[in-house]
Amino acid sequence: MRSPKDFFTPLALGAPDPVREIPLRPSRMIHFFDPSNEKMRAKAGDMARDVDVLLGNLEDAVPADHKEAARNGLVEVAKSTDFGDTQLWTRVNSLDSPWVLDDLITLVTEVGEQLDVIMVPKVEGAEDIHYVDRLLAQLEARAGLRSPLLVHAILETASGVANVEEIAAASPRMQGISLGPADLAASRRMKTTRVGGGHPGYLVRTDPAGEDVTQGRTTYQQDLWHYTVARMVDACAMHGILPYYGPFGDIRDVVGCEDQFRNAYLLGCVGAWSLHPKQIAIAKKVFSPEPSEVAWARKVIAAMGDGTGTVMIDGKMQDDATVKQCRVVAELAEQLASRDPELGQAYDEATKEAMADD
Ligand SMILES: CC(C)(COP(=O)(O)OP(=O)(O)OC[C@H]1O[C@@H](n2cnc3c(N)ncnc32)[C@H](O)[C@@H]1OP(=O)(O)O)[C@@H](O)C(=O)NCCC(=O)NCCSC(=O)C[C@](C)(O)C(=O)O
Ligand SMILES: [Mg+2]
Repeated sequence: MRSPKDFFTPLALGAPDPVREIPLRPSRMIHFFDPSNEKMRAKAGDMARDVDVLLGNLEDAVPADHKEAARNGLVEVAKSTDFGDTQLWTRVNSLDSPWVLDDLITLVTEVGEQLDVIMVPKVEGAEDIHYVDRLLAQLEARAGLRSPLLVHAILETASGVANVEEIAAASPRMQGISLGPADLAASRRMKTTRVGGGHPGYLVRTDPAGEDVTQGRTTYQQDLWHYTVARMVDACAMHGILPYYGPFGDIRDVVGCEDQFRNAYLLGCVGAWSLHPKQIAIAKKVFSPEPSEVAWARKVIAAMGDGTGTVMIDGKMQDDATVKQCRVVAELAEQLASRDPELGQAYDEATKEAMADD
């Protein structure tokens, strides 16, 4: 383990200085596309205007005989597309695959300046991040990059979940962590056969009302991912990095997707993955606070003055802790408003109305 004292020294001579804080850039949806697909490459510029993060996927879902085309396609997209303030990320192949070394060498060397974050799949523990950390520093030094690439881990092995705190703390490059429910289910030998979301068999049932245990008992479906998401959120918050839900594979079920994303939003996640254009609007809606919530948060902050003591607003007690929660919502709203002026206007109008009601 490196001493915290030299955590901010580059891991290779000539590599850029590590960041001291993870930038809080909007990333409500990480939109996946396959850069080996020519049609997808052609619409990269349009997709970039619609999303906070566009991600060129090189790993699972890209067939083995398209791996090289996907890598080269991403280089082409990165060089030829104007991304504005949309982030460009990639998901490289897993560290035990025959492709990852060329993925990293090619991408950092060819388009290191255009890339913001490298997503690393199937991370088992801090050792995987340490490996990528040093390799990136060497490649950055050789390519003469001015700012360091950030790293995002996917939580998709039982070992990764058991080690999630040390993964979050493994490098100043760590930007965030996403839930990878499909591989994680397989790794844990869960008996599901889907990508994220609930399962009708995972439920609790009310007690029997009488002798007949088969009658009159309501069941409630439970969230299979609650434990993992909550643990991931705590690990990320503890280390100043950002948690994300990950993918929801039932593209048709836009309602279930919205529910699952919202659970993650309420628990502390900042975004989710979109696998299909349909899911972009869902993530945008869910991970942007409602104008009424923003108005309420601003009202509480204004009423709380220096943030200490108590006040009553609409019959509800506000104190030092509620104002902190309101600041989380208000700060997120400011951040999103600077990227999305229409949303900013909706927040300001709702605030004006809420203040005028007093
Ligand atoms: C699901 C699929 C096959 C349905 O693709 P489709 O063509 O059958 O869908 P469609 O509804 O017919 O498509 C309508 C239009 O949308 C386009 N389209 C469709 N998708 C996209 C997209 N992503 N971005 C941009 N455009 C897209 C598509 O090309 C078409 O355009 P057109 O009308 O002009 O012909 C397709 O959406 C897709 O390939 N999505 C990405 C899948 C992917 O990246 N999977 C890997 C991430 S999840 C994962 O890895 C798990 C994890 C974390 O590792 C773990 O839990 O373990
Ligand atoms: Mg996976």
